[in-house]
Amino acid sequence: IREIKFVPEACLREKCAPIEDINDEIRTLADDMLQTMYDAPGIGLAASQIGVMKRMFVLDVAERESEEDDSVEKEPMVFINPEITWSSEEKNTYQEGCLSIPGIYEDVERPAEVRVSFLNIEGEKQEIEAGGLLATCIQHELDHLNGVLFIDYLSRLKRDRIVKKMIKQQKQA
Ligand SMILES: O=C(O)C[C@@H](Cc1ccccc1)[C@H](O)SCc1ccccc1
Ligand SMILES: [Zn+2]
Repeated sequence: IREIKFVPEACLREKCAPIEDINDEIRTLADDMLQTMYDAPGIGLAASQIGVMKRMFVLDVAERESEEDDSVEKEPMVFINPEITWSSEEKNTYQEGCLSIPGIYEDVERPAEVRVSFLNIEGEKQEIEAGGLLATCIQHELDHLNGVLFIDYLSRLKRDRIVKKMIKQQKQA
């Protein structure tokens, strides 16, 4: 399990670098990220959230009854060097949260459907079309790889209040 970085840590605002070679280090990183995500718990996690500035995120939006019995399939997905190649005009609004901005939940509007191309952990080129929560999560995680956070879609007043609150929380920690 890796340590999740919180706002206002600088790494959350940096752009991540493409992954050149999918080696054992990357495979271990993907496993660590999935473990960290499930432990949080969350449905997505980007490498920059644990301070690793590489273009990779993991997600698992599968609905599971309970954490105990893993009978209901976990559907972990690893996205390496992801790119959105198309997004719908139609929008979706979802109350988003972020593991790096604990306790804050705000409505964010995003394209309802996206087509994303990426490499999977085996290094194979993939292209999938997503809607619903999967589309929201992919866009939320890809933003992380570009140093963009969901609070950037809120008013400046709201964003500044949230950042001030996070700084206060960090001081108390
Ligand atoms: O910080 C992250 O990237 C994990 C995010 C991913 C996410 C946020 C909003 C909408 C979709 C995905 C979440 O904190 S994971 C926690 C969570 C769980 C279920 C629904 C929404 C958020
Ligand atoms: Zn996030």
